[in-house]
Amino acid sequence: MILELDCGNSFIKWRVLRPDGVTPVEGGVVSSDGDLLASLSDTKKFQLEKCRLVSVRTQVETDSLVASLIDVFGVSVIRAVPAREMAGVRNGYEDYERLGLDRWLALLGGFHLASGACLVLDFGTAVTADFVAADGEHLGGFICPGMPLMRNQLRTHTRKIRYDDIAAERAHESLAPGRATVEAVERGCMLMLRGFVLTQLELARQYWGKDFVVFLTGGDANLVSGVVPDARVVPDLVFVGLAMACPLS
Ligand SMILES: Nc1ncnc2c1ncn2[C@@H]1O[C@H](COP(=O)(O)OP(=O)(O)OP(=O)(O)O)[C@@H](O)[C@H]1O
Ligand SMILES: CC(C)(CO)[C@@H](O)C(=O)NCCC(=O)O
Ligand SMILES: [K+]
Repeated sequence: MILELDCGNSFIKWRVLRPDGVTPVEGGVVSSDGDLLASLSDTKKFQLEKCRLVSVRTQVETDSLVASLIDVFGVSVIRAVPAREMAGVRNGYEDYERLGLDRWLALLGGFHLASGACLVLDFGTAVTADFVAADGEHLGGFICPGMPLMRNQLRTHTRKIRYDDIAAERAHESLAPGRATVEAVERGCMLMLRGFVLTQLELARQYWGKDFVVFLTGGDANLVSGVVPDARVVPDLVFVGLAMACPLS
C-alpha cells in the first residue's frame, strides 16, 4: 500500500491508500514522528511499499523522518520538491523555491479541481491564501497567523489572559461581544480570521468577478466555512496536489 504524509509545522497528516494510488484505507493526524510510527506500526496489515510526502519542516527534520520510514517499513520514499511550473500552473514567487510546498501542492490541487481561477485558503498553524488565475498564473498569496498562534501569542504576551480549552470551545457558541476574557479573545481571533477570509474574497472578485472557485482546507477550515457558503471544503487538497507532483509509477 501507499503512505502519504503532509508534514506541517504542528501536525503530521497521514493516510494510507490502496496500491491503486486512489482509494484511501485509513488516515489520521499526529503530533510527532514517534506517534506517526506508532500509528503505522499498529497496523502492520498495511504492508506499505511506497511513500510520498510533502514537508514544510527543516531538511534535517524531514531527512530524519524519511530515514525512520525507510528503516522501519522498508518503503521507498518520494518527496515533493519546488517547481517553477507544473500541471499548467506557474509558481508566482520571485524565488520559486521559497514558496511553501504545502501551499504549492494545495494550489496545484485547487487549479486541477477548479479547471479555472481559484482562491485556496488553508487554515493550519499559519493561515495562507493563494490566487491562481484561469490561465494558470499563480499571482502570489498571503500568510498570517492561524487560530492557535493568535490565541497563544495573546496568552504568552499578556499576564491576565488565561483560560482552558473547554472554556475556549464554549466561547464559540456565539460571536456577540465577549463578557468574559475567554469570550473576548476567542471571538476576537475568530473575527480576525473571518475578516481575513472576506478580504481575500473581495480581492478575488476584483480580479475575476464571479468566475472563480474558493477552496478551504487545513484543520481549522470549519471555523470559517460559514462566511463562504459557496466554498468547496476539501480537507485533503494538499494530498490531491501531492499525487500530481509525485506520481508513483
Ligand atoms: N484531529 C486533529 N488533530 C489535530 N488538530 C486538528 C484536528 N482536527 C482539526 N484540527 C485543527 O487543525 C489545526 C491544525 O491544522 P493543520 O493540521 O492543517 O496544520 P498544521 O500542521 O498545524 O500546520 P501547517 O500545516 O500550517 O504547518 C489545529 O489548529 C487544530 O485546531
Ligand atoms: C506558511 C506555511 C508555514 C504554511 O504551512 C508554509 O507554507 C511555509 O513554511 N512556507 C514558507 C514561506 C512561504 O511560503 O513564503
Ligand atoms: K498546512
